[in-house]
Amino acid sequence: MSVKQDISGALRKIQKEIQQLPNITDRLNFILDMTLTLFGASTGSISIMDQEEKVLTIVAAKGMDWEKKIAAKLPFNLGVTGRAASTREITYVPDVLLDRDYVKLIETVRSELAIPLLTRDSVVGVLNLESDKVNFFSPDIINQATLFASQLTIVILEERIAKEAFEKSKREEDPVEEILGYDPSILFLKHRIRQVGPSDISVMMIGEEGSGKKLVAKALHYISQRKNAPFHTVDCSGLSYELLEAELFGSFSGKIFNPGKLEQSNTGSLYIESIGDLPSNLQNKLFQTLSDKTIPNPTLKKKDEVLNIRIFTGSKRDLLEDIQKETFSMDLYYRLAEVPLRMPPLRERRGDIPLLAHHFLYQYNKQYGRNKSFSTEALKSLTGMPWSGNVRQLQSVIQYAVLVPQETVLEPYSFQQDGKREEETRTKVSGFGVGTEILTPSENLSLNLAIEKLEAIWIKEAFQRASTQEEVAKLLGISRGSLQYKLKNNQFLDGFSV
Ligand SMILES: Nc1ncnc2c1ncn2[C@@H]1O[C@H](COP(=O)(O)OP(=O)(O)OP(=O)(O)O)[C@@H](O)[C@H]1O
Repeated sequence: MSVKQDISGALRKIQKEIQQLPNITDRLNFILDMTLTLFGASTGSISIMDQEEKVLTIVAAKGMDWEKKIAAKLPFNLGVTGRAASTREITYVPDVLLDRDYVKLIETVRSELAIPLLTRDSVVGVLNLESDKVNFFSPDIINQATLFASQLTIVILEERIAKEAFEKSKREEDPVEEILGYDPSILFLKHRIRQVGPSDISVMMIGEEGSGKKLVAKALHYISQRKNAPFHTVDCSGLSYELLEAELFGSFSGKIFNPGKLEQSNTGSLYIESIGDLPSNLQNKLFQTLSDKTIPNPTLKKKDEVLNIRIFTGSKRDLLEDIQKETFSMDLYYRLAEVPLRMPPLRERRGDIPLLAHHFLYQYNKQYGRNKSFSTEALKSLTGMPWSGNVRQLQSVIQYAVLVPQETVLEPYSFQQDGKREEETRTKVSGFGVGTEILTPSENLSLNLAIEKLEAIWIKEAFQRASTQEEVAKLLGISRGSLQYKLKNNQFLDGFSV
C-alpha cells in the first residue's frame, strides 16, 4: 500500500477514534502516534501556537524523557519548530549536527522535519517529525507529510483540539516549567525536582550566583503539598550576626515579639540563601531548632510550639570543604542537604542561551511596551559571552537592551551598557566593553590578575550608575554578599570608597 492511501486511511481512523477518546491528552497522543507510524519517524511532537504570547507550547511529544510534562514552551522564532512557525514554511534539517539553530531536545535525533499547521491567515501550530538517521525524510515523504499536515490542521480545528490543548496547558501551569532549558543538565535537574519535590526532604542547591537556585527552591515548594502555605526567604550574606538571628528566630521590640522567618514559614517552606555564611553559633541554633521542631517564640504556649517546616538552602560553594575546615557544622549540613542539587553555570549550557534570551526579550518587550527583536549576530554574541553572573546577568543585559538603546533590531553593540557604538567596540570583545587595557597582555600574564582588574572596572562603573549596594549587585548580576566580598578583597579597589 502506498503512503498516499495510508494517509487517507490514517486520517479517517484519527477522525473516528478521537471521538471515542474523551481526554485531550489521549487524543493528541493518538494523533501523534498515528502520524509517527505513518511516516516511519522515531520521535516527534505537536506544538500549538499561543497567538497572544507568540510562543509555541508542546502539547504532545514522543521520545523525550520529560514527555509526561508536555507543556514546554518555545519562543515563536526559535529553533527548527520556531522557524517553521515564523516563516510559515516547511523546514527540513537533514543533519541536525550541521544546523546552528538546532535546539537539541533529544540526544538521538539526527534529522528533523517541521511542518507548520496553517490556516489562510494564521499558524495553528507545528508538527515535528524526527528520525535517528541522517537525511531520513525523502522529498516524497516530505510531500506526503505536508499533505497530511494540511488535513490534520482541519481535523484539529474542527475538533477544537487546538483550543482545548492550549487551554489545558494554560490551566496546568507548572512551576517546574518556569525553569527554562533543554540542556541535559537542566532536564536532569527538572527530573530530580519532580522526584523530590512532593516529599518533605530538605534540598541544598549548590551553584554560582544567578544560576537559578532560588527558582529551583520555589519550584520545589510549589509542586509540594505545601504550595498554599507560606514560602519565605532569608539571605545570610551581608547581614550582621544580630540581624540574621532576629531575621531567622525573631526578636523582641519592647514587650512585643516579632516572629522570625522560621515561625513565619511554619506549615510552608523556608529558603535560606548563602547558608555557608551563617555564623557558627547560629548554625548550632538552627540545627537545634530543626531537631527539636519547636517554634522559636518564647511567647507561645507549649502546645502551639510545634515547628512544621521544609527547608531549602542555597550555596555558591560546596560546603563539604567548609566541614573539613570545621567552619560549617556537619550535623547541620546533613540535615539541610538530604538531597544536594548542582546548578549548572550558564556557560556550560550555552545551547540554552537563545531560549532564555528570547524569554527575557518577550517579558521585557511586554513590560516596557516595546517590540524589539534580535539580529542573528546579536544572538550569536549573546551565546558567546562568559556569563559569570549566569542567568540573572543575561536577564539584566536583555532588560537594558530592551529599555535603553534606540534600535528595534538588537545588535551585538546593543548589549553594551556604556552607550558606545559599534565602531568603538571593534577593539573590544563579546560586546562587553572590555577596555584594550585588559586585552593587551602586560608582563604579568596572570589570568586571575586580569579578571580581578576587570571586576574592579565593572564594579566602579556600576557604582556610577546606581547608588545602593543592592542596586549595584543587581546590575552586576551578583549577590550583595558577593559584591561586599569583592569590595573588601579586590586589590584594584583599594581606596575606592562607595
Ligand atoms: N533556568 C532558568 N530559566 C528561567 N529563568 C531563570 C533560570 N535560571 C535562573 N533564572 C532567572 O534568573 C534570575 C536569577 O535566578 P535565582 O535568583 O534563582 O538565582 P540564584 O542562584 O538564587 O542567585 P544568587 O545566588 O545570586 O542569589 C531570576 O530572575 C530567575 O528567575
